[in-house]
Amino acid sequence: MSVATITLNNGVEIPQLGFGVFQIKPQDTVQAVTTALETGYRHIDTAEMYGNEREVGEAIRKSGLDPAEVFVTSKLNNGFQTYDDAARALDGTLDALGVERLDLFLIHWPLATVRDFTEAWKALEQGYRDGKVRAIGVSNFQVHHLNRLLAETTVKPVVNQIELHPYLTQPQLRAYGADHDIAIEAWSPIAQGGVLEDPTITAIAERVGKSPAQVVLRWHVQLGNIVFPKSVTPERIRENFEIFDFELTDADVTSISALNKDERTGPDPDTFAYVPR
Ligand SMILES: NC(=O)C1=CN([C@@H]2O[C@H](COP(=O)(O)OP(=O)(O)OC[C@H]3O[C@@H](n4cnc5c(N)ncnc54)[C@H](OP(=O)(O)O)[C@@H]3O)[C@@H](O)[C@H]2O)C=CC1
Ligand SMILES: O=C1CO[C@H](CO)[C@@H](O)[C@@H]1O
Repeated sequence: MSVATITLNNGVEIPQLGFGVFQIKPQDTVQAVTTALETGYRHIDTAEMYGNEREVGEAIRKSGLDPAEVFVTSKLNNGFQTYDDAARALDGTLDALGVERLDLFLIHWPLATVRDFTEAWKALEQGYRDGKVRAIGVSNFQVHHLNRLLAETTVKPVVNQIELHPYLTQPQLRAYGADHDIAIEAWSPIAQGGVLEDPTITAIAERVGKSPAQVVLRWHVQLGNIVFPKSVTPERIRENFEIFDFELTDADVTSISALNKDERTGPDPDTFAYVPR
């Protein structure tokens, strides 16, 4: 099955479907990532915060694949928002993954009430200019954070990675992304399982002969979102990959989008201020 790619605003290509490793214990990560790579995933989403960058790198090396074939994203943890700390954190991520160059590095949270994300961004810009990272982006940024970043810094983020699923469809941030050529990555794309029993979704799944998770992931793909569902269950890892052999109708897409209730499963970016030190 061939996974579509999205061309980011600096010309770098990213597979639209990847594999997320949040909440996969370090000791389980090599196995899960190995299963994902064997299934055909070529995009892994990790973060310093997840504590498993080292094992992601190990799984890629063990796979026998050319590492250049696997797109890897990591993220700047919340304690490292000064310029110097952010520069060191990027080096730390490269070291943990065992690579000289990372595909995509994101500011994990804006933390605008406690830190200045423009300082961290300038360190990411320098890492980009130095060739340590092929693309830089942000995560959990609201429109006002993006406006400030675009006004006060030089390199435009290639993505904004935000919580997005049928109960939180984020129309404003998606429109902003479309207007500014900032691709949207959807985290918790199946709301950690919370949307899979929705009757609208189960009815479509039954009609098209796919699982509710496949229908929701396909909805993301048809909207143009980049997704990386997490699973430690081999059958689900494979199931989540089988989404490029069917299509939803426009009416299906519209009815899933209409399920929006602005309901978050994770923290609110405007109030989240957790810094671990
Ligand atoms: N930037 C940010 O702030 C954030 C980024 N992320 C990123 O997004 C990724 C995905 O989000 P995540 O929060 O993990 O949640 P997901 O929406 O991907 O859901 C994962 C949960 O759903 C279950 N699951 C997976 N596939 C299926 C399926 N086919 N049928 C039924 N259940 C299924 C998994 O169970 P099991 O593993 O037991 O199979 C797990 O409990 C993360 O791994 C991370 O990379 C996530 C949160 C925040
Ligand atoms: O990436 C992440 C995983 O989920 C956590 C809780 O929702 C977030 O805090 C974090 O940003």
